[in-house]
Amino acid sequence: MRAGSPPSPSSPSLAARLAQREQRPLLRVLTCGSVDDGKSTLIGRLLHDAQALYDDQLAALRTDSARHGTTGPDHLDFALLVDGLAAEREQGITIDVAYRYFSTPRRRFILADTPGHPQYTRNMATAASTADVAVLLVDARLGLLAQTHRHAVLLSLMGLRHAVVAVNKMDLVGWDEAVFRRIADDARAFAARLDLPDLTCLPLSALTGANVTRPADEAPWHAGPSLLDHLETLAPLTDPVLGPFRFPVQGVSRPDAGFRGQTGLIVGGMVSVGDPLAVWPSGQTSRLARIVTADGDLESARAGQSVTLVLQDPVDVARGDVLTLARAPCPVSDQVSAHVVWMDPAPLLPGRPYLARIGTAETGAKVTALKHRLDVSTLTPLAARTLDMNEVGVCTLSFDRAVAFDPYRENRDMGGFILIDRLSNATVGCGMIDFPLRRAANIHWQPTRIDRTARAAAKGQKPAVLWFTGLSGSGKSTLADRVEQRLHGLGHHTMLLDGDNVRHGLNRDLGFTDADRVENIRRVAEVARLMTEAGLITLVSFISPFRAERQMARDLMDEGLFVEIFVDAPLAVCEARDPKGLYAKARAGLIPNFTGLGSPYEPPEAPDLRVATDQQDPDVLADEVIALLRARAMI
Ligand SMILES: Nc1ncnc2c1ncn2[C@@H]1O[C@H](COP(=O)(O)OS(=O)(=O)O)[C@@H](OP(=O)(O)O)[C@H]1O
Ligand SMILES: Nc1ncnc2c1ncn2[C@@H]1O[C@H](COP(=O)(O)OP(=O)(O)O)[C@@H](O)[C@H]1O
Repeated sequence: MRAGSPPSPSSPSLAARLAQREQRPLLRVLTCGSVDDGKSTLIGRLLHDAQALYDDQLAALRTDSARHGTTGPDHLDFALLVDGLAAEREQGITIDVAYRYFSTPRRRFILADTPGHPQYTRNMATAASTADVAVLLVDARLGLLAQTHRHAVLLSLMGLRHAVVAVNKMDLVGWDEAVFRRIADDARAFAARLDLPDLTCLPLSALTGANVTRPADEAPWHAGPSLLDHLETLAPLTDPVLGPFRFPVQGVSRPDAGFRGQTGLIVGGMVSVGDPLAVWPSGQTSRLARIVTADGDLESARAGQSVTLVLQDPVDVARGDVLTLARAPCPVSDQVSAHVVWMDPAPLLPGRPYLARIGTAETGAKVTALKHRLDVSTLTPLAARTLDMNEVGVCTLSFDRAVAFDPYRENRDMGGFILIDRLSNATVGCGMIDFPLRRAANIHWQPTRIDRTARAAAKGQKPAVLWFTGLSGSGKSTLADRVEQRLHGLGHHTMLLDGDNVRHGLNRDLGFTDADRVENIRRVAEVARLMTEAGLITLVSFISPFRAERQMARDLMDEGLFVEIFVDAPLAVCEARDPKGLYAKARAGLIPNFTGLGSPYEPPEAPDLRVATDQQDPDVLADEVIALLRARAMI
């Protein structure tokens, strides 16, 4: 874009100019820093000086600067241009990642503007995963802040190789060289502990434009380039085309019976027709027959191109698979060591099932061991049982099936992942795979001659899990006990697992934090599954307060085996019953995380059966459970 009205798109000179511009190398720049460091002003300044603004945008900016500006009558308030959203103006913070495009005669740029407010770390991590270089703004008057450290750590974790520390507002410290040197030394000392191979420190004033796009006469002591000069000449340290060929399959294209191709984006290396290829995780091999694009077939293709690949043989390929050259495979595993950046207000709980999206693959995933979290200012590993929002941890991640990937350091597209909450579908974390763990590969499921069906048949019954959930005092144990008595009376083989009892043995190491409750339910669900293998009708009576873990328990059992019974009574009724005096203790502050008071209970949304124990006698309710089992032909 240039100043002035855009020429008509049909003009040949525009087409020629656009084509020429497309040839220029592209640099993705991420800007980050603390609130008020001057990011928006810097971006506005770059866009303005690179003449990437339309006349009407400039005119609006002049009017806005006069009306709302904070920069005095002599300067345009570029922050107004960039923080274009009304809500942002009111809050004074930027709330999402905004991408802006401009070009100079030497290069094309995509600028990602990320918010500096601490709770928006997630946006920064997202933008950092695709950026080539980050510009970290520092206010010359304040120096490096905790937030600057956090951002630098995130940048290095996200695999950024180039960073610029832009010491802004130098005009407000009289362009004092000593101030700049001190901040630059601090930044270098901190970066030395990170994996940030290329760090450049530049003094500038986004407001006046000094050393942004023109040299700063105010700083004769600065011999280095201006920020734009530096960005225009930066030679990226990594080039995805040089890595091994990687093609995460997005979909299978089958327009007619005669054609079958795999569509996707090449995220590493090059490939040519005739190359021997392998499909992962299956390991099947074939040769590349054709590279199809909208503009016709190609002989070879490289990273960055979206293509359809046709294989010579009819091998099984599905979305989420990865194609590589047969001689340069990628790791395949169902367990990895990874860094996780947590982004959700609810903490990461080890053992809780999430969905992981790695490239184009999607699978269930759990953090099976949280090794430590990082103090992002000092990089010290700290003991941790959960991760809170914005915290970064190192963990073992276990997938429901083997997936193909690369360590993030080797290929960001192949080794980056996001974690999604299964119930809300929200992205709750993102992460970087560090390396595969192979332990699980050596453990195989041992088939046995006598299986669940045979064991159950010997008992003349079908196995089942009756899962009773509800508040403490709601009547779970009473009801489960009555149901078991009836089943026993009918000649069935049963087992009753009660929270209080299991916590005396198998789960005696667990307390009542969210993380411990998740582990408590994970273990009892596994035990219940083993009981069904034994052919038993298993009754589980645990508060099991979280939907996610009840869903996990259901998913663990075969279809039709799991019956969720919501033992419902209002909190006030449970509290009035208080058979163990625990509510009284909790009210007195002696049990801080008691369910229903200091700790949440998430009622089932669609239980198989809901029983209201404040309205019906336990015997009537037990008969209802038996009737349901009969109606489903489970007994
Ligand atoms: N903080 C806190 N919150 C809830 N419950 C507490 C707590 N501390 C002790 N107890 C007693 O432990 C019993 C619940 O254990 P569960 O294993 O069923 O709990 S959970 O499913 O892990 O939430 C529960 O038994 P029930 O009353 O039978 O539900 C209580 O007696
Ligand atoms: N359906 C019901 N109607 C009336 N009282 C009940 C009913 N079910 C249970 N109770 C009473 O509520 C109290 C708590 O029951 P309990 O089974 O121990 O609950 P939980 O196992 O959920 O903590 C006991 O005193 C029990 O007699």
